[in-house]
Amino acid sequence: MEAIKIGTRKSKLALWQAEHVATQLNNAGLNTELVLQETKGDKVLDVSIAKIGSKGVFTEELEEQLATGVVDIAVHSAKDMQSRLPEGFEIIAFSEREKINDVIVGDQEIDLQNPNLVLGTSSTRRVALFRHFYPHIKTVDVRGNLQTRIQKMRDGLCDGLVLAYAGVHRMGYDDMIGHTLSDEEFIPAVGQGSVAIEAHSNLDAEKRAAIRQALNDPNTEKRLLAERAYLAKLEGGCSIPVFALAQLQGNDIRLQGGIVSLDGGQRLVKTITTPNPAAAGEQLADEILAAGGDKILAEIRKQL
Ligand SMILES: NCc1[nH]cc(CCC(=O)O)c1CC(=O)O
Repeated sequence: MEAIKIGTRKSKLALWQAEHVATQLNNAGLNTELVLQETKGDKVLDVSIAKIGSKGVFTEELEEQLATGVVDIAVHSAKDMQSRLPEGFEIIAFSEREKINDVIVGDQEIDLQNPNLVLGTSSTRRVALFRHFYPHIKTVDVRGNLQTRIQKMRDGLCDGLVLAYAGVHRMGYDDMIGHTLSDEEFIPAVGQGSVAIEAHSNLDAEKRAAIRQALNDPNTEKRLLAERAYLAKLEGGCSIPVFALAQLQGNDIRLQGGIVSLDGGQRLVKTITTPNPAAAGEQLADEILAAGGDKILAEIRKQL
């Protein structure tokens, strides 16, 4: 088979993920070639993602290359992918998921009870959860890649950075993890810790099957389908503070998730257990909306 052309953003994290995918394909006997592409989300660094408009800021340019056949697959952090893809696009594989937690990275150990603690994050979910659970902690907006953020922290902007363990680990900064946030309080963003492989329906069927065989982790896929079904029904992009985490229990999926208001005042969480991923996500969404999530969502859309 001819080489699989892999489309990726140019950031260090994106390149790590694309190379990780290439290695897995190579191990399965497939040849690969990386094709680097800049996206709107990479260029606009001075505006928070919530304000650029979350729809596909990191995916649009890559999707154009998929549609025109310049690349066969595009590699993304699953978390960055919209819950509903544009017509003709689909996720054909999810890589085995990493530890899902949010962590705090810094030059010293982080004590969440410290009344003067200032943490850097640009995620509305993380800000709202800190307001809810640790209202004494101040958060400041920080953007850019991990290296840039660490520099801003060292320049005095904040005492620590709140980040996904997965990204910190992939970039080799495990030594700087000063605290791991509990996944009961900080239920992660949908898809956190997994890499998604996107393709266009025009991809050759034989190639598609070989790629899926080499890359897809069926357990991760079940979990992410459940989480993404929840997100799709709430129509949240990455800028809306909803969260969900699915775990497998035998044949069942245990999906826990909810929503938090931007000021942290209200946090709703429900748990659904059922064997069907899509049903789990839809049922969770229905219950969250019925419990007052609809009002929280409407309020958030007004404020963003
Ligand atoms: N929002 C950006 C983003 N998208 C994926 C990751 C980390 C890797 C992952 O969760 O798979 C990050 C950084 C972060 O949230 O700290």
